[in-house]
Amino acid sequence: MITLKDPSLLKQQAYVNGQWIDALNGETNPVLNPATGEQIATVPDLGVEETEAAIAAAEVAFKSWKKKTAKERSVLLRKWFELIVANKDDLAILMTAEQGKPIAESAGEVVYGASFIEWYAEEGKRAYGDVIPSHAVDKRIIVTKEPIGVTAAITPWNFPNAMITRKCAPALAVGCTMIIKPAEDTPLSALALMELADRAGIPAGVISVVTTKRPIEVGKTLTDSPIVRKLSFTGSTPVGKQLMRQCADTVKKTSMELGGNAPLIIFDDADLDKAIPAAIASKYRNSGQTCVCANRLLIQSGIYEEFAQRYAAEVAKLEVGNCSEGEFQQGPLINRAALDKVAMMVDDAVAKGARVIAGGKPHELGGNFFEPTIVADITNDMRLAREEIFGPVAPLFRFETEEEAVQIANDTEFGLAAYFFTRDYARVFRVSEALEYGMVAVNDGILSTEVAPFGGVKESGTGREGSKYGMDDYLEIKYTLVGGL
Ligand SMILES: NC(=O)c1ccc[n+]([C@@H]2O[C@H](COP(=O)([O-])OP(=O)(O)OC[C@H]3O[C@@H](n4cnc5c(N)ncnc54)[C@H](O)[C@@H]3O)[C@@H](O)[C@H]2O)c1
Ligand SMILES: O=C[C@H](O)CS(=O)(=O)O
Repeated sequence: MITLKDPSLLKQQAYVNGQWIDALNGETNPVLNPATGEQIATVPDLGVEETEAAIAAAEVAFKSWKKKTAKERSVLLRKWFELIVANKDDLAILMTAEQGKPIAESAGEVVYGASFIEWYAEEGKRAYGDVIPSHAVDKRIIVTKEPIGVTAAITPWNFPNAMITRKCAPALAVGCTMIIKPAEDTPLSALALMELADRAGIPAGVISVVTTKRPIEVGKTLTDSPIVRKLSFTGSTPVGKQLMRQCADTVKKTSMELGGNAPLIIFDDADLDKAIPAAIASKYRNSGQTCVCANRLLIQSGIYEEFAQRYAAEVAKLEVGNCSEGEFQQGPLINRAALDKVAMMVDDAVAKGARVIAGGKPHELGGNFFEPTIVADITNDMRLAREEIFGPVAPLFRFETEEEAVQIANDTEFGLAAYFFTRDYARVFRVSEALEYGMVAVNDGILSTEVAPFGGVKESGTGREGSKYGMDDYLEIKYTLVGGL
């Protein structure tokens, strides 16, 4: 049972063309609390017909939405931002109930998600073009930036609020419209955002949320439609690749925020009093279920044992529990399959000679809970070295030299986030420039902010979200030549 100050924020219908609707087939999809397995809500199982209706509504709405001035759109986005912040507590309760993360993290995500709407409400007024010095005396060259048009977003369960606002805020700010398909596990946060968008006065059809337990079918409807001119996806790399293939037939623009395998490197000269709490935050945020979590901890040999001992002492303080019922630092994994995968990765490492120094198995609470874990003496043949863990497991690698650390760090198909700790400022520039990642944090464990470009290289994706760069993903460049002057 979810208790909200404003119970009307718990929506159990999809939001299409400004209307709350059920599925045409009357089917629904249960929404479960991952901490208890109990059903907390149901949402409609929309399919092709409803998705096509959402696309058609977005196409109609685009014609008038793009004609509003950036300032007029800004006023509505600002109102939406203010309503989200005003309802932060209820949105956090909803998020923890459907995703499991600690309430404080849910509240933090609501504020982080709202910050993209706040940022792009202003940035949308700065979609500047150019006037280029002409090549001919009787001609003028004007470059303008125009909204791409109808866009689609497919988003993951681990940040069910911010991964949506990080996409729809720049899209709406520049005049695009958007159809969102949230993750089946966590639709309630998306629907609550739509209720507040409606209250803010964002017109019907500008933004819709299609809930479904048929993501492939709905996804294909979005990727196959020639009306949809852009797809923004956040999720796993294999699904991202499939969606890029599907978008090729209509030459859609795509933004891909995909998987990660973040190295967190601690050199001998690092300040461990700062590096250890940062490494805890980076690894165990959302119970390790973030794309930018430290996925491999690379510790220089001179401090390896001291770090392992001090890190284990801090990990032992992490309390695990149902975050809807108490203040814990670690919640459940999203489902049983996720828990089984993490357990198998730890078992694989131990079978190949790794050493568990904290946790190492499913938590005594049962269900989807896993013990906060540290595994030492990791080698490159282990799954913990090669795969995105997406769980509360810290694999410790030992290295001798800076060159070896960079080589290990770059030895992956991923390139999203990387972290390193040193007090040598020549090394700061050497290592940051050598790391093949879209984002590098030095002497810090958290790098996500709306003012900076979030995104990866290699198989972690394309495009950026946040900052002025994130707006370019929703704009087309038009060149106009005025002749006969
Ligand atoms: N780079 C980032 O910013 C970022 C942020 C969050 C999560 N992620 C990544 O997402 C993954 C975890 O999230 P997840 O398990 O939800 O990922 P996922 O790829 O399984 O699912 C993501 C979304 O895609 C949908 N989906 C799945 N298969 C589809 C298909 N064939 N066609 C259309 N839609 C489909 C799902 O319903 C969900 O809405 C991790 O790899 C994580 O690194 C990346
Ligand atoms: O999981 C991926 C998210 O992008 C994490 S963050 O909230 O942006 O740090």
